[in-house]
Amino acid sequence: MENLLTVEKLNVIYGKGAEAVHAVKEVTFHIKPGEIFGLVGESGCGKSSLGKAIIRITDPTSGTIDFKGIDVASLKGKALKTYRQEVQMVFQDPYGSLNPRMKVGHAIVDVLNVHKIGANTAERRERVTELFEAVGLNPAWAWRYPHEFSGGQRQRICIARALALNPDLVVADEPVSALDVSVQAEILELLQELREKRGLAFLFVSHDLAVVRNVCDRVAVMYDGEIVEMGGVEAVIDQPQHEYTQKLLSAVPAF
Ligand SMILES: Nc1ncnc2c1ncn2[C@@H]1O[C@H](COP(=O)(O)OP(=O)(O)OP(=O)(O)O)[C@@H](O)[C@H]1O
Repeated sequence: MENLLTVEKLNVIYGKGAEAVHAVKEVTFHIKPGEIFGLVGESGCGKSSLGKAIIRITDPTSGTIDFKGIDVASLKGKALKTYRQEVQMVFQDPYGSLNPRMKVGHAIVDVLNVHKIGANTAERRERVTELFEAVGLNPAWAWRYPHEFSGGQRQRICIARALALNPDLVVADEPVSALDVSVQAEILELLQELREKRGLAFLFVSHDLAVVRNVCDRVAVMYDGEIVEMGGVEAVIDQPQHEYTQKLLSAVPAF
């Protein structure tokens, strides 16, 4: 099967000269269609910078990002807009990701409006209903405000919004770390269900090895901007080869 995303020798450097921060160093990996690919490492190791470069919120300094044969680094204008439909992001904080003054369904209708999806308001509202059902929420709740939902429900809403444009890849940056453990499990199940039903692939960014072991197919371990180890989750987590992975694992009581 061809890769959905291929990242080669990617570098992200913020600033210049003595002040420069080399956040991502020569990173190479790929994601297959429908794969849940984990990216783990401590705070500050460059995980978010890599995720943001892939969705082009941050510009890579050098290296290549190939998405379905498209050279992502060089995209501009309309082509960049189209790419941003196919690759979406879900963030850690479902509270901060929703406008408190906007009914949640309207937030999704807005996305559909911007991308000119659906012929009219009725069709867009119908799409909101479908998306709510897809993430396990009662569609009647779509016309409520964010404060009326729990943390887990808000994260489901953010996932529904990310699905609105039918992406092939979702970059999920610590999507469950702000949630209670029991709610985390429900959201992880939802991500797996979306992968099975829609063939959606995820770059799943997390500092939590237990969560990664649970949900990912393969994982890359990042340390100081570099990928130091990569492979199937069982192999990497059960038999870590790199000293840093061993150190990360020894800090988790469950392993
Ligand atoms: N916009 C920026 N300008 C300058 N430096 C930045 C910027 N964003 C991140 N950095 C730096 O780049 C390095 C990597 O940060 P990044 O946020 O990618 O790591 P992370 O592993 O995602 O950490 P966290 O989990 O805390 O978000 C850090 O040293 C950080 O301070």
